[in-house]
Amino acid sequence: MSIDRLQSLIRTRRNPTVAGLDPRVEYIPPHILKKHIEEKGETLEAAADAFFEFNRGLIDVLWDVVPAVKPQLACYELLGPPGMETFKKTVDYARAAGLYVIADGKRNDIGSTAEAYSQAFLGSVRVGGTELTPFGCDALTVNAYLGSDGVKPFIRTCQERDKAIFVLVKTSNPSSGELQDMIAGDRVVYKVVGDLAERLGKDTVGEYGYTCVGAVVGATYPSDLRELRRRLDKTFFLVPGYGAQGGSAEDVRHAFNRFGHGAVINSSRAILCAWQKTGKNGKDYTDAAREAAVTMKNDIKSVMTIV
Ligand SMILES: O=c1ccn([C@@H]2O[C@H](COP(=O)(O)O)[C@@H](O)[C@H]2O)c(=O)[nH]1
Repeated sequence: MSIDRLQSLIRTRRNPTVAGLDPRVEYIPPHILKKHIEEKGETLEAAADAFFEFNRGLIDVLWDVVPAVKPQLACYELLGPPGMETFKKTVDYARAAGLYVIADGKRNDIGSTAEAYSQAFLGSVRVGGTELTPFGCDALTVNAYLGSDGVKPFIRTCQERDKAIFVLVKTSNPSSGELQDMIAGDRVVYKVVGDLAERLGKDTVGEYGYTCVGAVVGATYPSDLRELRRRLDKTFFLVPGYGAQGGSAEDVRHAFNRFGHGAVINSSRAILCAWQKTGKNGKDYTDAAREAAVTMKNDIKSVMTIV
């Protein structure tokens, strides 16, 4: 089962963290950007090639530290078709390095369109007699706001293809409470969505006790994270908001169960942009990223134990 694979990788690496691959032009070390601009001019293609070289360097130094990477689709869509080509190459390169790949796309729509999204990122499409895999990610983030008929197509693909989804439950952004903290009947909206995620996944429990329907819960709301952990014992958490958004190890400690299972903590900019703090010219970006990822691992492990 997909989440079992993620949890096993976390145990092997002794590290419950995921490195976000959210490249932006301003995060790329100058020597990499310059090289690709010289080859292809000031174009989207040059930026996309620079993104891939940047990601490849990161994956080469992170694959034995972190169990997973989380490419943020917005960063690749920003560059149009060459950006999506880089997204695909990044997914393939990371998976070939043994990493679990979570595509952060926050997709959803009415059922038939949700099915197309699930085929695109997690499944396949038949063209004539040939079954083709567009992106082949291990997991995808999903917005459940359309209700269960928009989530079920993803779950079907998860079951058929051994994949997972992470439904947005309580997001890390400052205004997440405007809608997610509203009272709906006798529950807060984010708990309604959390309960929905756990209910929709109930027939897919794996070896570690988690379903294929995970939840995104922000590190920036530690008391909500703690409550949700107690409430949703079969739901695996993807926790963004550590690092650049201010979340700390202390804030995320309650994302885990007593065995140190059940969650993976994301950090993107604090790893990708670590080189900008070394005072050097970016030629050391892989060393800086690896050091930041190891520091994060040690920080999180200082507040929990993985059995
Ligand atoms: O609630 C959410 C859901 C998703 N994200 C995404 O996670 C990373 C966080 O990046 P940092 O640089 O570590 O802040 C980014 O891709 C967000 O889109 C989130 O932050 N909060």
